[in-house]
Amino acid sequence: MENFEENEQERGLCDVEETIFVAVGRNIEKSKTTLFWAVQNFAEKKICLLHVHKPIQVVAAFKERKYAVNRLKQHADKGFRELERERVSEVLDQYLLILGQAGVQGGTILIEKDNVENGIVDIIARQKIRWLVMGAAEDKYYSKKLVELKSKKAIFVCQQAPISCHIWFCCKGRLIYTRNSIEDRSEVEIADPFLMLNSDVGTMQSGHVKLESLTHRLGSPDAEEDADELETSCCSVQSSWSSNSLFGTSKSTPLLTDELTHFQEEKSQSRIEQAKVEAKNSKRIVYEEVVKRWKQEDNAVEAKCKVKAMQSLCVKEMSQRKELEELLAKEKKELERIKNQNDETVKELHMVHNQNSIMKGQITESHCVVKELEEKIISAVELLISFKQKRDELRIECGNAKRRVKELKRLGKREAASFSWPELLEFSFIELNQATNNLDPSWKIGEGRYGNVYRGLLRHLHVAIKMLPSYGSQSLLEFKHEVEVLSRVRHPNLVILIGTCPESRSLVYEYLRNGSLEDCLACKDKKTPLLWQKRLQIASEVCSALIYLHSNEPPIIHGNLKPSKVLLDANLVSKLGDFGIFHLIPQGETTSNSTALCNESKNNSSSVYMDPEYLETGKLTPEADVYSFGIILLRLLTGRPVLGIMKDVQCALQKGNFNALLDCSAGDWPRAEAEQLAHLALRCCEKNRLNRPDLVSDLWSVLEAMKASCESPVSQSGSKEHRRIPSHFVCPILQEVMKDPHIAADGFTYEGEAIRGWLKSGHNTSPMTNLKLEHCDLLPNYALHQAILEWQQQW
Ligand SMILES: Nc1ncnc2c1ncn2[C@@H]1O[C@H](COP(=O)(O)OP(=O)(O)OP(=O)(O)O)[C@@H](O)[C@H]1O
Repeated sequence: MENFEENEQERGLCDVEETIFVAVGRNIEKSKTTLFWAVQNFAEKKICLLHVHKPIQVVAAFKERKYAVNRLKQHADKGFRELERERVSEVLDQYLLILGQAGVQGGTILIEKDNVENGIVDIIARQKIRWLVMGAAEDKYYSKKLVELKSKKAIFVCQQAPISCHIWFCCKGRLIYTRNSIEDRSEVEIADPFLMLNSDVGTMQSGHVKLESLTHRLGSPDAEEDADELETSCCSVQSSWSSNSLFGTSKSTPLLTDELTHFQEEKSQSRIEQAKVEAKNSKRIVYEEVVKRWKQEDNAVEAKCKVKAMQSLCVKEMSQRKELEELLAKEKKELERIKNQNDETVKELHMVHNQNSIMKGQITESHCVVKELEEKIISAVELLISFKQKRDELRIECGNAKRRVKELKRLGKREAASFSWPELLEFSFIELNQATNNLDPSWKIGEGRYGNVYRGLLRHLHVAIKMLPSYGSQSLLEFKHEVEVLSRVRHPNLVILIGTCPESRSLVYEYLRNGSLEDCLACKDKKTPLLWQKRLQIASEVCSALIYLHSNEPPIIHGNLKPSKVLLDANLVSKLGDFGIFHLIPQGETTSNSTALCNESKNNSSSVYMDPEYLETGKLTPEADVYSFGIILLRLLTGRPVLGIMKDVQCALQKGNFNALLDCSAGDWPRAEAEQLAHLALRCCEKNRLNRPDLVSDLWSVLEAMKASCESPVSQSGSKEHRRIPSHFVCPILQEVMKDPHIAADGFTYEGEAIRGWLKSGHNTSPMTNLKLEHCDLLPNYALHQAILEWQQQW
């Protein structure tokens, strides 16, 4: 705390004796009522405002702090303490203004002290203050009903202040308590402004008392009444004072004139006093007016404050309203946005719902499809299983067949070692000329690319002589060797090579009187159409011949398979001719046999039977024969010309009207088998050779099975062995399998013993045709004998 001396300020304070001190606080509203009381009661005196400034308090009050902070912001250059002092100074200025308005001369004493009550007590002592007015109650007790001191400061000052000081404690403009001064009583009474009014008169005591009691009531609702009473009291004091004077004057009148003068003086004095009293009354009325005005002003200020507060409230409300409106607008926008969003969501939901129902439908459909597919898969699996079983069976069968073939080969080799092959007959060109009536054109039965074919009678045998071109680089030895090799290729369904004429490079074959399959299918020379059973048999026989050829080491590939190469004997047993002919055909120096054939075939109708892959690459494979065999099958089934046959069958099968395509001249085809065969034939004709069926497992077995299932009930009733006996193995005379087959002049093969017996018994006609035999020579049919032997070994 700073030095009290240093902080003490005095403004307008001159004569302490004549001055009423009023202790005022910072609460103007509260201290103002105390000030009013002092002004009302001591208007003629000087009034000095006493304020003890406790700096910390300034900051403690919220409003003050706010004020101080604002001020600090405005005057950042000033210190806080300085600002506080300014504030206190402002407060005191306001009090001085009040005093000025009341016409009272005023001054101020401002001290700074931490303890207000101590400050007051100190200043009383230091300034020798005689008259002090101060508040009696703290803020919380501040009311009109207060009857005792309710302020620590007031109590402290009351107790501690120098006793020479007379103190009035007020609350709300009312005197609550008076602490009279004790010491130097007379002095006090002289100094007391109330007592001064009647200092010399005994009655003044009662008047003083009355005044004192009146002053207690100033500021109360009955103040006006009290004021009148006060005036009356004053008058009575004056009149008593006047009567005393007068009374005193009448007692001492040695000089009347002097007395009169004295009296007049006294009278004028009395008038002056009366005027003073009147002036005082007027002043009081003025004070009252001023007080009223103050009150009104206070009310006005209060109202103004209220209006301001209302205005600020209004502004605040307006801004709040504006904020609320803005908020509402925002909320509206937000609501709108949410609504839109909601609408979109509803739309999307609707879409999703629709999609969901569509999906559900699709799922149901999918379920149906899945179910169908499952059923199909199941049936496909079943089919696959059955196919696999069949395949396994066929594999087993194939394995067995291969084993049998191997066994047969082994046996064949063994037998071949023990069996002396009949020497291939060699004919001279003269013999051939004689046999063909000097190559009589009428004896020519065919004209192929590799030479003409003549029918001939050679050594009492009906033969077919193929005159190969004699040019080329092939030596005679090579030719003989190739022919030798070919002569050993024997199979019941292969045309037998009887002999050769190396001279003319001619091949002598057994003659097959029923011509070629091509002629039969074309019903050449009014040939009877082949029945479907016969056609199945031919297909099976050709297939068997091909299997045999391909099983040779190296495989013999026919390479020019077509119906004209399938010849039919007297029993309509089919035999494949021209096999292995490649090796005998003279070629160019550089071109391979197969390539030559391929090039030639490209330009004629034979190419239809040719494997396209072979035609393209010139590479001959066993599958090329399979392709050709497929076309032959199609021809057997339909009897149609070869051109476009594949496409026609495919279309018919796709449309499901294959029956219409079947060759009806072949009789009543078993439809299912025929269709199955057609599918098989088309598979043979697959462009990719790898997709073509196997001759043994896919074709021969199926054909055999078909043949078996289609055989007549009569034949079915026979024994297994009987059913399986190839017809051409059976001797037409004995009706049993031949053991020593011999070809007679009629071209039929008979059991040697049986035909010899027939001839010996004087017959010179054919047992089959009943025509006269041209001769009685017999030729052993080694090929058939070999085939019978092989067949017998199989069973
Ligand atoms: N051993 C035979 N017995 C009876 N006729 C035969 C015999 N060999 C061939 N022929 C007949 O001779 C015809 C001609 O046969 P060849 O093999 O020479 O010619 P292609 O088959 O018609 O045509 P290419 O050989 O030029 O392809 C055959 O269609 C057939 O009628």
